[in-house]
Amino acid sequence: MFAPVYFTSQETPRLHASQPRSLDETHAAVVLQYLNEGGANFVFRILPSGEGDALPMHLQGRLLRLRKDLPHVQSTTEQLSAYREYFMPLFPEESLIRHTPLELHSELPAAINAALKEIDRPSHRLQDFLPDGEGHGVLVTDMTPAPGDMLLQVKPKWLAQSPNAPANAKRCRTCALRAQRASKKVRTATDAQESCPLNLVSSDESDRRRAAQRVTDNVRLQDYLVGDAQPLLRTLRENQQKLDSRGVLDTFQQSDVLDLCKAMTIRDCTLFLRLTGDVVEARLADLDLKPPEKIDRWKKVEQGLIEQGWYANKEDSEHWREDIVCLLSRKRDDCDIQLWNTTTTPESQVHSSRPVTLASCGDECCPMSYTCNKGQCQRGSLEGAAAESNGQRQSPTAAGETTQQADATSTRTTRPTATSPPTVTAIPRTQTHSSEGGLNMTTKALISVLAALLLIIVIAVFWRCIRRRQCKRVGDQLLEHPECRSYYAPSKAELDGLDGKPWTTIVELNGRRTPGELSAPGSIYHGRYGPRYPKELPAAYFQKAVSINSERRELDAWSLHGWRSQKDEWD
Ligand SMILES: O=P(O)(O)O[C@@H]1[C@@H](OP(=O)(O)O)[C@H](OP(=O)(O)O)[C@H](O)[C@H](OP(=O)(O)O)[C@H]1OP(=O)(O)O
Ligand SMILES: Nc1ncnc2c1ncn2[C@@H]1O[C@H](COP(=O)(O)OP(=O)(O)OP(=O)(O)O)[C@@H](O)[C@H]1O
Repeated sequence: MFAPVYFTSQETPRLHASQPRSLDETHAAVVLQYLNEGGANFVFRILPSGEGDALPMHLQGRLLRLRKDLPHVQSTTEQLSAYREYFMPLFPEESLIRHTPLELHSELPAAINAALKEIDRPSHRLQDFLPDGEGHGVLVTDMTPAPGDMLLQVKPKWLAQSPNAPANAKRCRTCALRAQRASKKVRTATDAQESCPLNLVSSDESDRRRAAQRVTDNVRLQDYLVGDAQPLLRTLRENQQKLDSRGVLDTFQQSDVLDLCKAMTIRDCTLFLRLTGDVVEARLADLDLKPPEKIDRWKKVEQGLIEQGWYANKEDSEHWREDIVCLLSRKRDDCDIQLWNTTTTPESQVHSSRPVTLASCGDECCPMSYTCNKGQCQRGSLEGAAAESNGQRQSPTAAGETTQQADATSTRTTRPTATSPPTVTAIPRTQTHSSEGGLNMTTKALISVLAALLLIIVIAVFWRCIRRRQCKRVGDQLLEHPECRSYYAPSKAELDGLDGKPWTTIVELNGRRTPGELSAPGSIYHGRYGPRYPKELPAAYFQKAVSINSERRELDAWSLHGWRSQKDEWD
């Protein structure tokens, strides 16, 4: 699409659809070329109209960004003032895409809409157009690459864990959502990178390198992400945390909603990295304030991730996959002693001259000088453990030195990644930690036993219910199982001869006689076998005969056969 337009800048910069008639308006003819579009905006290149023509200064190095006519998209002036008020103060000017307002002549939106109908656009966006009455647009820094340049667009996403995520999370918010979407066979452009944002800002350079390698093959851009981009990325992370410290599920106050929207905006912004020669230019884009109407959706997403186990990597077995991308799966953040630093984490008692990674044991982190052995945190060296058990306690400083030694040993044999031992000047919560670990195991065992008992009870009750239902299902012609606490007396046909006179029946159970009364022909005699008879009587014990008014009747073939076959089924 090439739409000819006219630019004037007498009072305010303005674009016109046709040549301005006013004589005091000096104008430049330019052409708008469709570049791209997203869910909320169109982006156009601004080119000189004739070969060799120069662009007005005002338009040089700029693109035109125009908002779409969609309910969730704010007006351009609202967007712009939110950008200036909320986001510009958070980041250095050179790290942001510049935004300059521009007026649109009233005829321009319709002219651009007409031109949009003539070009190839993403099929799912074909119904998107400019609002007819839109009077404003924005000139933004043009980050498109010149020939030989390279442009990388990255969404840093959630650089810190969601405040609502469970403590035992093995996935960060971005990794959890990616896993959930994958289970539904959905994969966004961000998902396709398979990168964990926590890696991108990890204190461990190898984590950052890993993240950068997933985002680009270009080594210079990788180096930039690992190094020079860090201050900007960390500022992003700090603001994400500061603006949303509770999490969407605990945001109830109206006053917190705006901050949450700001946090969600900077969790979804784009980082443009343009490589020219060896120079990288990095700027944040897409800082359009998210509307509060999205809160319900964000809550739903968060609840889904928690309840369906995506954070904990305990999703349903059909979709379960061990996460190998997320930083939280590979090593737990709380094993990073930097987080135990007393300056950043005042409740910590650990003092270390350099960051080290503590050993992790299952879901737990081991304290300093402990290593993981068969699922238990244990003192790093046998000597240390022996000294402990012999009661040879040491002074804090000496213990610190022992700890240092032990840690150095464990570094060689187990997981911790420090290449040289840290200097430790105080002891972490070691013994308490270890006994906590033991208690956990006992508690776990106890819970398992209780769960097994409960399961047995449930199965027994369930089995009994099935039995009872079977009893009910026994046809009229059959004797019922003793467990049903009733059995069937002789059929109506058998008793017809008694002409409604009261009868007394004697039920013979393997020779023992049990008296009972029947009130009407064919009714069920609810006799109890009593404790003398075991519940599961052998077939021989079952009803053999009924004596009615002293007249003994052997059970006939149908009832005996019916009983037996039913018994076989139960057995
Ligand atoms: O929900 P998320 O974290 O996946 O983020 C959405 C983005 O998905 P992504 O993870 O980048 O692939 C999503 O990006 P895509 O459209 O998938 O490129 C949008 O940016 C969406 O925001 P909005 O609805 O357009 O305002 C983003 O929605 P919110 O930022 O409002 O949650
Ligand atoms: N300043 C820029 N320099 C170079 N390209 C840009 C610039 N701004 C936008 N683009 C291109 O235009 C596309 C759409 O722009 P933008 O991200 O602003 O749209 P959006 O509708 O706000 O996106 P979203 O769907 O994320 O809401 C971008 O993905 C990018 O390719």
